[in-house]
Amino acid sequence: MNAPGAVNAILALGSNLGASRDTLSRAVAELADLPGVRLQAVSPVVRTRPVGGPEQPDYLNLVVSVETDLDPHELLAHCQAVENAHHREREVRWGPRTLDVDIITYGDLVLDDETLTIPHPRAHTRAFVLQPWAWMDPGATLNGTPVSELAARAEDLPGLEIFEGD
Ligand SMILES: Nc1ncnc2c1ncn2[C@@H]1O[C@H](COP(=O)(O)OP(=O)(O)OP(=O)(O)O)[C@@H](O)[C@H]1O
Ligand SMILES: Nc1nc2c(c(=O)[nH]1)N=C(CO)CN2
Repeated sequence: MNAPGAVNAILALGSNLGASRDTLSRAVAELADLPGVRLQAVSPVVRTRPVGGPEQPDYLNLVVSVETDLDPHELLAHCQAVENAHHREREVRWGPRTLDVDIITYGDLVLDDETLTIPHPRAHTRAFVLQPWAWMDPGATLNGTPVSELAARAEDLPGLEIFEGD
């Protein structure tokens, strides 16, 4: 049960530059510390092949479930502040990054404006989001379809593996 007025959101984190495993751990802790955000669950960490963009290193990805009192734009601003604290630079579309934090869902909200599209418009095709999410919450659905089904269909599923450490 959510607190009154609170919403459950799914956030996806990725990193393929620097000390990615450590970056992800610290970013999860920073998200959990945000005012108006309560961490509910964290998925396994997966190592994934880069999807799109230039040739670049493999990613580590995970998803978290949070309960939040923030509105979606406040949540985005806080996620971007966490990215920036990890020296995120925006140079190349889908290029390598120290940290990416995307909002995948925000309750049942459907939103599309200049800065925010929810559900995330590419999440339903991305095993690097869907598979850790399905492992974290086997009953999860996205746009009415089980996340586990979407993950099984995603083109980037081959090559995804649970990250146990280097
Ligand atoms: N659901 C969302 N989560 C995060 N950012 C979003 C979302 N919808 C729209 N955006 C916008 O997308 C912009 C670019 O985000 P970002 O640089 O993280 O994209 P990307 O991670 O390279 O690509 P992708 O959007 O395919 O994951 C952000 O500045 C933000 O305003
Ligand atoms: N494997 C993987 N590929 C990506 C990722 C990511 O987090 N993992 N993020 C992207 C832009 O959000 C583009 N491509």
